[in-house]
Amino acid sequence: MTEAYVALEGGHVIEGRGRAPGTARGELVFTTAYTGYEESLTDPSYEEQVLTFSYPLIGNYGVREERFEDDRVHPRAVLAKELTDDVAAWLESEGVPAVDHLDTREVVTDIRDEGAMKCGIAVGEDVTEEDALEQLEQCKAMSEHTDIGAQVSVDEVEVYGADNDGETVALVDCGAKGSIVDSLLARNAEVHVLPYDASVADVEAVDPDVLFISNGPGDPANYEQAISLVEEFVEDTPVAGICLGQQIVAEALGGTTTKMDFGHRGVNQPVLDLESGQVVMTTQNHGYTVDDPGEHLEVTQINVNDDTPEGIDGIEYDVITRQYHPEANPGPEDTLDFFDDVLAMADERTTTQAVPADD
Ligand SMILES: NC(=O)CC[C@H](N)C(=O)O
Repeated sequence: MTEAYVALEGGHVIEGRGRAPGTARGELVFTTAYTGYEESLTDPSYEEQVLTFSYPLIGNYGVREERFEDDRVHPRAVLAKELTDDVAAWLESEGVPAVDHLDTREVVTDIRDEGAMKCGIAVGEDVTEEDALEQLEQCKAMSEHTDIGAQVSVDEVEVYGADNDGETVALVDCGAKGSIVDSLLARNAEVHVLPYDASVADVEAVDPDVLFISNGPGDPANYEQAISLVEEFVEDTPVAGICLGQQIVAEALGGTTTKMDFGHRGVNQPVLDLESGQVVMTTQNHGYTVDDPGEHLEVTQINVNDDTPEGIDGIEYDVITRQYHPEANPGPEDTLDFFDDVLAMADERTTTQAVPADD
């Protein structure tokens, strides 16, 4: 019988059924998403985290590569009430420990009461509680992963849609989900995916119509280079951002970010557009949030549950960012028009600049 132990910050150890062997540690978080486990498990934003699914059965429609957001699983370990054999085999083949048959209500309640916390996992024939506690001991706080972008970004520039005749996008890859690139390509954009630590010269070489900062794992304050790119380009180039991208843009323009207690992770987070009064359903995965947007940005959309900023626009600059995931993989497709808005913003700037000044 395979042993499986989950040690929570504070030393409480929970026992479960081992579904994929190994030891791991990370920040323990939960998602309430009831579908989209293939997308969630391959979302680079889960790097250095241990993902608990609150939905009780995970894997009931198989595992298909076409649903993946990246070429590997990113959470360090996975917890669920019941994992199907398909998902367990996939996680085992990826070397990602998995535990089920534990009371995920207890785990989620602990996270809601105490906040996202460190944890250690040990799964295998001969593992003990001590092995899980040892992992917990070695677990770092998320903000201490100071170069986490290096773990998830491309190493070199990658160009997609070179034959497209739409806008040119410089996408700074801090751990971008594949469907963000796909959403831009579907709108005829030429997408240059740049490393998370791209230089000003790297961006200038692309001469983009829009500088787009992706989603990604960890603390936004640790993405100093991406922050400085936004500072450098915002006066002359439209800027867009998703999730971590919104946080980086706020940090760059005089705003501040803060860590939430347990974040938003799920596929039914209601977001209110302050201008239209319309509420849309969104998919989310974040643990930090913009605290104060600063004097150059205004909050245009808020989360209905806790009023946190979900959409932020520039006041004097061409900037649009979203805290949720408009690419909607997984999740409801209420928000796909964000990509149309970003490319229209870029197009407007290009068109305006192309017209000679009327003097
Ligand atoms: N999905 C994301 O981009 C996450 C952003 C950031 N790492 C957070 O947890 O808030």
